[in-house]
Amino acid sequence: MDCLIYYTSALIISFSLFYAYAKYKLSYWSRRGVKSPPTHLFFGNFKDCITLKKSPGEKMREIYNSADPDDLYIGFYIFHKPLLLLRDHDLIKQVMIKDFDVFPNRRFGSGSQRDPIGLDSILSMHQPKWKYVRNKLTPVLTGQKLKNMIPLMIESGKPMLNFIENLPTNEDGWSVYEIKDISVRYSTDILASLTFGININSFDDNETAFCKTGVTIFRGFMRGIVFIIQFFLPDWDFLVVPFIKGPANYLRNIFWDSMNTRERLGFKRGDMIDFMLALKNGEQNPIYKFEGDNLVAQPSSLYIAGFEAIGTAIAYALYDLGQHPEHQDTIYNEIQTQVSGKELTMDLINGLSFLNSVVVESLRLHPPLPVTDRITTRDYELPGSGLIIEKNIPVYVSINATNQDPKYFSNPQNFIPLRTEAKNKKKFYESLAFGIGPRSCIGQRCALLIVKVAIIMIISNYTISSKANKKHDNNAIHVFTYSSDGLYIQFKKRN
Ligand code: HEM
Repeated sequence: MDCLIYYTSALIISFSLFYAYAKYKLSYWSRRGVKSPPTHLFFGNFKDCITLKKSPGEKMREIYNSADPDDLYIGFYIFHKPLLLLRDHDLIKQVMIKDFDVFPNRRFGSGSQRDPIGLDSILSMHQPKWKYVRNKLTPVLTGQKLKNMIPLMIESGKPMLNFIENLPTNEDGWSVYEIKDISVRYSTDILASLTFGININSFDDNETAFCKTGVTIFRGFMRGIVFIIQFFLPDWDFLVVPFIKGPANYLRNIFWDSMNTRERLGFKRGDMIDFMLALKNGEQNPIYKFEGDNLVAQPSSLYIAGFEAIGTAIAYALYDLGQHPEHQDTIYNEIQTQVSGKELTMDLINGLSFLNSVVVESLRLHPPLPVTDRITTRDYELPGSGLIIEKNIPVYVSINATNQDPKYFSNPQNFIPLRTEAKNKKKFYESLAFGIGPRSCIGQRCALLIVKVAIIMIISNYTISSKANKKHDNNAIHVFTYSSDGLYIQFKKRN
């Protein structure tokens, strides 16, 4: 009996202490006069993500939309950790551009060095290491290097067209396929060549080891959990190391094969392997040495950051065009008058202004990476609000919610390539899908080219139309934007 009383009392005291602790922790924002949505005592605002009912991108959108229209920010919690979501263009610019020195780091991976390939890459590095590495890597994705990649994009587009050509057709000449499956194979081939210097054809054999490794990085239950931890619970990233090891070993082997062959035979291919070889053999700075796994981490991170995002962007842009035959016709005519019969160059591609508007508008509606974040390096007063963001409090931007906010866009859910929003606003939202400021996407220009080349190649050869869903994927463990119904497209060869 005594024992029962003892245990019951202990339980009641423990629960009361936990309750008081949780309540106090979850009042962090209200104590500072910041609104936050109703919270769960244990999960905070992330219960639906932890229980895999909603993707983090959707949850963030929901939190954004739960605020009053003119709120500049809203607080929220992951478990008991307080985080701030910005809801205002000027504040986003302030944090990500003007006060970048206070917010140079991303929360993703938390700058961890537990697994250099998976976690200690440019994506997660902190200052000052990040700036050094970013400056070293930027030239590989800009200028002449980018121009030289166009033939590679076209070469990788040929098996894609061939694949579509060989799909079974109905009596009216239409074939149907899930477009993201196609676009990810295309982006995998290009990025494998660019980052690891290997030629693969994911269309010939869907099970090529490289394609499969890419897929295992992003798809499946465990992978979803790994990404959610890396993005939203980085302090727990020790849990994910065992799951990163397989793909990391594979990428490590591919990388060193390429590097050793290149070094032995002494040829150049104009890709990242040439670049990493030069960095390896060049003068080393103690801030970050290009040696061992540090070398492998960089092409791996560009590949990981790039192929799923590009595949998603192409798939949605084609899906949007499939729903809007009038815009498809305009693009087709633009391509016919400005590009047809000519060798594709960067200038020609950049001259296709309607194509650009279509890609920008599609990225506004379906940004492949729906959120990004920064953490403060010191206490910081958010201008105009008096709110102090304490050191290490993460600040998030919901890219999808911001770019569909009716405060900024008329008919925000509609696909309107020629939007008439004010010029300065336009510039902001045009790039938000890639993040903004010094830490925005390093691959933006390269990605836009790859996406445009794919659209040019497909629309020049096929009339497309979007098709209602065939499958339903209830799996909400995607960090990247995804369609639970798949993105099915019908293709018909143009005469
Ligand atoms: C349509 C395709 C793509 C989209 C929408 C996209 C989007 C993004 C976004 C939103 C960020 C975070 C930016 C921020 O925090 O401000 C980012 C970062 C990054 N992206 Fe991309 N990305 C794309 C393609 C690529 C490609 C092709 C590469 C590489 C070849 C790449 C490499 C990176 C890297 C390395 C970072 C981290 C940059 C840093 O921390 O300095 N991305 N991307």
